[in-house]
Amino acid sequence: MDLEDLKARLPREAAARVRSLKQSGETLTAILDASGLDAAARNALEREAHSALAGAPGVGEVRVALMADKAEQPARTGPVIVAVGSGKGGVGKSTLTANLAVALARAGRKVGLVDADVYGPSQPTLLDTEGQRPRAEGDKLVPVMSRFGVPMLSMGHLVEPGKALAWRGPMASGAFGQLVDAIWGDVEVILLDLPPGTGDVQITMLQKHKPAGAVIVSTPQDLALIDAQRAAQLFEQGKVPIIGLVENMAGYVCPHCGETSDPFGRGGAQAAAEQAGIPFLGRIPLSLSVRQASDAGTPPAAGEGEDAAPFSAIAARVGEWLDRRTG
Ligand SMILES: Nc1ncnc2c1ncn2[C@@H]1O[C@H](COP(=O)(O)OP(=O)(O)OP(=O)(O)O)[C@@H](O)[C@H]1O
Repeated sequence: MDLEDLKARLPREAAARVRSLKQSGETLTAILDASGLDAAARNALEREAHSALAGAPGVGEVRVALMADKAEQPARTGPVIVAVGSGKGGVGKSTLTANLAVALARAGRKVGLVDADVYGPSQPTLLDTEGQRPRAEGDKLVPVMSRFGVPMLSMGHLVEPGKALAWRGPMASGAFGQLVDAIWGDVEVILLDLPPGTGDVQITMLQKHKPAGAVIVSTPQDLALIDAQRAAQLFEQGKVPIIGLVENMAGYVCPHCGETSDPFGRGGAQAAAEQAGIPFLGRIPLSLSVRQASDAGTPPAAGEGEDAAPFSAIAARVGEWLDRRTG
């Protein structure tokens, strides 16, 4: 087997961290860059790499060595950040973030949410915390508690509703820092609703508060898929591992006859994800009740209806990813 084939056996995240792969006789030595990982994630990386390479044809012994950038900051303590991004607006990124947070909380995770969409914050509406104000303790904010068990912070909690924020980049990123560096208590994972798009604001946010992973949302339309690929590139450039892609607004289920139609095509996001080697996390149907419940501040993921199921399935996939990460 040549070295490229061996590398291809590695999980995507481990493959992206390969700095050297050498075979001498039957001994294969892999050096992986473990920068930014805490002890548990390093162990998991080493284990995964070892088991993926062991048993490959022609390989007797596998040695995995981890290296890290010496100048690196100590690994972040505090909550792990999972970013939710999209290449363009209106694909349902905020809806997914809110419902994913609720579904993760229902599954017993200690999850918080930061609405980084400082220009058009919608999370206070989605999670029914409009009008609430976070307290400050010292120079830090204390998140607002939503009635769905998800503590959260949004620019929408700090400014008058409906007032567009005409802030320039540096002010927006300063405000964003306040939302992330808040008093999160026992929260283990923060979902970060990024502003739509792949511009400077997103890049600054990713650099300042490096997420442990990212979820990309797309609709099945061709154009949205091209944008989703752009979002994937943004995360890859920032060395943020991609947890996977979610297809939103898939097949419309007619509320009258129950028949499913596919106004935007079907399966496009899944095919695009597979082509790009990105895990596919699931699809959320286009449904009037999803929109109505979201607008009313009652996230479908909090209910018992069929609208809740796709969100809890996707939350389970994200939960598995988080568990794998911490070993
Ligand atoms: N699966 C769905 N079925 C029906 N409507 C949906 C679905 N997902 C989202 N929507 C609706 O689409 C609109 C856009 O959703 P949302 O605000 O979540 O998108 P976004 O990508 O965060 O957009 P923005 O660019 O405003 O941040 C909202 O009215 C929302 O209720």
